[in-house]
Amino acid sequence: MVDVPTSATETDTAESGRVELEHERGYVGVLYSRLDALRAEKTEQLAKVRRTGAIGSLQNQSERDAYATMHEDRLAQLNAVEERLVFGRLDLDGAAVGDSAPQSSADDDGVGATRYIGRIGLTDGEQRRLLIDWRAPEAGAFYQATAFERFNVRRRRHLILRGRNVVSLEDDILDETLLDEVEVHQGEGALLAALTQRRTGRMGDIVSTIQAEQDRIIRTDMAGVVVVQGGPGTGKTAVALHRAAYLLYEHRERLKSAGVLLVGPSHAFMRYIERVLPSLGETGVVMSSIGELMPGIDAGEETSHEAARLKGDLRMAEAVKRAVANRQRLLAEDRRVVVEGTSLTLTRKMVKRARDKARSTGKPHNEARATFVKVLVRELAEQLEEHLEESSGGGNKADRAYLVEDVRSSEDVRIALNLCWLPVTPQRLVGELLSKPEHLVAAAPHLSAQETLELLRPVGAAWTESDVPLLDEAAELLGELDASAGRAEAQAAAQRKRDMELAEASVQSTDEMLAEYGQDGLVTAEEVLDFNEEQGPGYTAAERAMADRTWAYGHVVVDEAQELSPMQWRLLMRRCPMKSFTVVGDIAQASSATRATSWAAALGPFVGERFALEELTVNYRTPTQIAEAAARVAQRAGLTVSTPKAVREGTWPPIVDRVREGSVVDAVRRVLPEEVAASDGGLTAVIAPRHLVDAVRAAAVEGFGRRVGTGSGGVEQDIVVTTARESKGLEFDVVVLVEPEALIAEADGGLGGLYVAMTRATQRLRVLAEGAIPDGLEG
Ligand SMILES: Nc1ncnc2c1ncn2[C@@H]1O[C@H](COP(=O)(O)OP(=O)(O)OP(=O)(O)O)[C@@H](O)[C@H]1O
Repeated sequence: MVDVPTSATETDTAESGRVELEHERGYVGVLYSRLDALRAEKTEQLAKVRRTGAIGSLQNQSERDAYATMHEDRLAQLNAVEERLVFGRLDLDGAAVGDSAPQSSADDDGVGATRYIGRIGLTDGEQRRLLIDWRAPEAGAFYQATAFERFNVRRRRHLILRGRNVVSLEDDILDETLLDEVEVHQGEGALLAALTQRRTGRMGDIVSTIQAEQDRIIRTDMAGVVVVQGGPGTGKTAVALHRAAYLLYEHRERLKSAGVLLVGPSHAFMRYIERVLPSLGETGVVMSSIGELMPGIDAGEETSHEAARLKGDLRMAEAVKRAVANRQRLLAEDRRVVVEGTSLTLTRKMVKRARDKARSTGKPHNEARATFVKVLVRELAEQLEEHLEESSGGGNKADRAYLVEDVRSSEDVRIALNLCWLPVTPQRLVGELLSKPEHLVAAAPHLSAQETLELLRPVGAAWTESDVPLLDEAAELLGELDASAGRAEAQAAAQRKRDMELAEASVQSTDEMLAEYGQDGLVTAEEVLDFNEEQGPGYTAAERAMADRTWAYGHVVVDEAQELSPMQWRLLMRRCPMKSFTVVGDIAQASSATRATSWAAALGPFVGERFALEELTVNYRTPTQIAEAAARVAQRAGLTVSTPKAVREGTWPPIVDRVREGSVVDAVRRVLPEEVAASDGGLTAVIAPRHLVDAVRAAAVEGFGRRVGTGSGGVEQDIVVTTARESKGLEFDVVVLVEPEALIAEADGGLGGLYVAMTRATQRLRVLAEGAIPDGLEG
């Protein structure tokens, strides 16, 4: 259907509308043809490279795979931008705006140019720019230009596509003299159209409707820490994701090797956002929930508020340090060890000397152990030598190397040295710290007896999110378990040098061969090597970064950052020594035990005052009626939240049902069909306190069976039963909120959880309460 104006008052513009629409369809057709041609080209190149393996011209299979990966990546990017490839057009000063002939934006000074803005940049065979990447500087005006500050823009046009077809146009005339020259084409507004779409359970990109205040933040310089504070639904997550894509475009070379890490609050949230960056043509970002930041550990929620608070305290870093130092023990008394039938004495003094020497290397525990062992083995070998010389009357000179070997292989010596300085894994150290009272008391004297009890847990208990920074701290202080790791590193460096020489030699022959096949672009030896290395173990750079705890990222994006504990911040700071961060969150939504009370308090210990604070002020998600109710509840409870500016008014005020005590689950059963119907094919969430979630889910399943989802897989379903915590960052057309009083209670009286739950709704909010109704909810 062609969405051109057809009402009586707009009839005059209808014809011109059709002409314009046809013109844009023509141009968009050209762009898709170019996209198809590029895809075909890449597919062909990929096939050729794969075939070369069989021909055998390439040096080895990994090289062939490296080229294949390059082409696959580009092909994946070209495939990812199919939907809404182009979405905007700018007519700049001097442009023949009324002209309906397709134009490209060939002239770089922008004067008289028409620019088409889209997901990627495209050029034609003569390198003329057909489409400008939304992240390019020339595209900035599309998002920033206003009638007051035009940036040479006369007209901004949104092209609304369905599939490959342009179905309507939206014009913003910024140069009012243009009003005399052209017809203005307007529908309900591109932004409003985007906002009123049914939710799908997956976040989409907002690339065609980024607002000026969002765009400014997205394009902020990469250096340093940028904090984006904003109320619910102000687009913080959207901005964070688009900023990651922008930085990857702007600093491609630097970030290609170092990578970008994106951290979110939960599995469910990561699944919710996981498609946004690929849709922007970016696949290399490492995405991790806060519980997955330690490779090999998938930590769950910390349900004890007190334990979370204590483990999040920076003093725990000191406790872990002490726990490691406590693993470097002195002897209670001198100890006899037998080597090859000779009795030697390991004295307390010797152990102390060796420990001092090992500690002075500054190496982590497991690596410094080598020094500890070496010093003592040498001293024991000297003792052994003296004994042997004495017993032989000084006649025989023993070979020192043999003696050292004798000492090293003695069972007695091994036991004695291990007693003093045992290699240990982070899991073991932290596990014992949290399950053995004597370990905890010795390492954390700052804890009261009551606090010590709060922290203690059974041996082998599952890891929680607040354990992760402790494990990371321990890993940092313990180092590699394998004492030969240093040697391995040196060997790897030497190997890389050899590989590099090989790659250089092979690039030449490869180039020649590729030229034969008409391949584009030069490839450096380094590129080949990088790709080979990626290919080696069959992992991408992102996967390698994810598996490597010590990986130093080029940039880190942290979402829902208000929840992080100081220990979690400490871990994240370690992941990016350059301290290049985008931190987004809302202090008022904080609900964890370790929540921040201000950004200065959260970041101060790590960057002092060196962070830039930006604010987002418009709520794009929640309609006014619901947003105001949520803000009222928060304000009456003493939280500082600004009155939201919501983009949409909304159809329904929040509905509050008081129900008989003990009947709230029945109430869910009763109202759910009505609410699902109201969602009109969209998403419905039932957000319940933790202790009621199972019962509520069972009630929902009775009525809706397999349509009901839960946990991180829940976002696939159209009815989701979840906790306030799991709903963080998500959104649904309809929200049924169960027992608000209990949501407050489970957050230790904090209002953040309730505030989060109320602001997840894009259309309708229904509250079911058998207990007290929070002040402000009903007006
Ligand atoms: N410029 C925009 N154009 C279209 N949609 C937008 C825009 N900005 C935000 N949105 C939409 O508004 C909704 C809320 O955005 P987002 O989840 O990023 O907000 P948030 O500030 O992170 O929210 P919260 O803190 O409550 O989780 C999303 O559906 C997002 O796609």
